[in-house]
Parts: sequence; C-alpha cells; structure tokens
Amino acid sequence: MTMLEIRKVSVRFGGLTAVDDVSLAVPEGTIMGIIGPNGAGKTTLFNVVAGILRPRTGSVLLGGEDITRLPAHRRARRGLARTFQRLEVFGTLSVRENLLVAAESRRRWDRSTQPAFVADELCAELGLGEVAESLVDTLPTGTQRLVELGRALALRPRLLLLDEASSGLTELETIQVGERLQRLAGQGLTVVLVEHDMPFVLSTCGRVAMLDHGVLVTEGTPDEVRNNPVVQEAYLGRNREAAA
Ligand SMILES: Nc1ncnc2c1ncn2[C@@H]1O[C@H](COP(=O)(O)OP(=O)(O)OP(=O)(O)O)[C@@H](O)[C@H]1O
Repeated sequence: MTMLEIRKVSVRFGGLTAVDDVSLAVPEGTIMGIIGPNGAGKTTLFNVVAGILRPRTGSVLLGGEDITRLPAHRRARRGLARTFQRLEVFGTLSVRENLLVAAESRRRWDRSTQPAFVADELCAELGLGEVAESLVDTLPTGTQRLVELGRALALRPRLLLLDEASSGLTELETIQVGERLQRLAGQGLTVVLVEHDMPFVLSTCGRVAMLDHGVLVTEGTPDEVRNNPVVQEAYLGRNREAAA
C-alpha cells in the first residue's frame, strides 16, 4: 500500500519555482530519503507534506486520503508526525514528561491512549530508560534528538517526517538513530527524511529521491542513486571543485 503520495506538486515563491511538478510515492514501511544540493526544494516539499505550505498545484495523499487542504495540526490525527531541524523539546521537563505531554495530545482524538504506558514503552524502545527522569536541557544533543523522535512517535504516526534527523549527532548516535528507524520501518512505520548527511541516507533509507532546482532528478534504491551520474556530479563533482 502507498502510504504517502505526492502528485504533481509545484510551489512558487514569486518568480521562483521551488518545487516543480514533483510526483513521488512512498510505500508503507519504507524509509524514503530526500536529498539534493542547497536550495533544491527539499524543505519546501517537506513543508507541503507537513501542511506548513499549500502547493500552487498538485496534491498530497496520506493512506489514499487527500490531505492537501488539511492544516498541519489536523494531519496529526490522520497519522502524520514530524520532527524539526531545530530541536522542539521541553528543556525544563524530564524526558518522561516530554513523552507524556506528546502522548496526552494523542489522547485528544484517541481516548484509548494510555500516556504513562506510551511514555514507558518509548523510553525502553529508544534506550532512554536511564535518563527518563533527567531534565532534557541537561542532556547531550544526541539524546535530545531521541527525545524529539520519541515525542513524534508518541502520536503513534503512520508517517513520520524527519527534518535533518542526524544534525548534531555523533557518528555513533547517527548509526543508532538509523538502526532505530529501520526497526520502526520493519514494524510498518513509513518515514520520509530530509538530510544533508549522504552516508546516513544511503545506509538508512530503502529509497532515495534527489531534487535539484525543484525538479525530481531521480528516485530509486540507495545503490541506484549512488551510481546515478547526475547524483555523482551534484555531490562528488561539487566536492571536487571545493577541494581544488
Ligand atoms: N519562504 C520563502 N520565500 C521565498 N523563497 C523561498 C522560501 N523558502 C524557500 N525559498 C527558496 O526556494 C528554493 C528552495 O528552498 P528550500 O529551502 O526548499 O531548499 P532546500 O533543498 O531545503 O535547501 P537547503 O538544503 O539549503 O535547506 C530556494 O531557492 C529558496 O531560496
């Protein structure tokens, strides 16, 4: 089943076409990475899916339902959760309290949610048990990222959108986040992530899409994308220039 379908989406800012007629289908249980050089349109496309931006044309379907006109906050109850490039956590609350608050918000539309149970389960699942009672502000960035991930997961989403999930993480933490995402995808969660960290994308994602100047240049398995000459030029070519 296709969990997320982006159909012929275009976004313009004045005279600039930031996203140009992009179509993309993400099957359930897939981790899809969106890559591309600076200004390629990744964040813009992400914001269209998250409900922050209305596309000029095209539509977004979640689990087959058209959500193009739903505001961001109404998408959560349809099963969409997101994280932010800048951490969105409550620093003066404990890890467990952060997860409780998020689970409480799910209770607003799903009365069967048991926040305490959800918080404890996520602490265990994300390896946060030992710091459950610590204030989030006192924890390293990597742990705070896991808390943010936990807050998104507390909504029990079908689709998780991650904006630069590996930003600020050590190499080991990045690997651990990648493994956790793969485990969640194995349980059926669909993930779309926007990332600059190519090794993370290539090792974590089942599918990768590359944008350049708002256009979808290619979409395929990490191997297909890694071997695509356009991708190599965009990344390796520019690195070569930078190194020269
Ligand atoms: N609110 C806005 N108003 C005007 N132009 C915008 C706006 N947001 C983005 N743009 C422009 O749209 C284009 C795509 O930007 P976007 O942020 O989506 O790219 P990106 O691939 O996420 O880049 P980066 O990797 O640098 O985050 C860029 O040329 C950007 O300057």
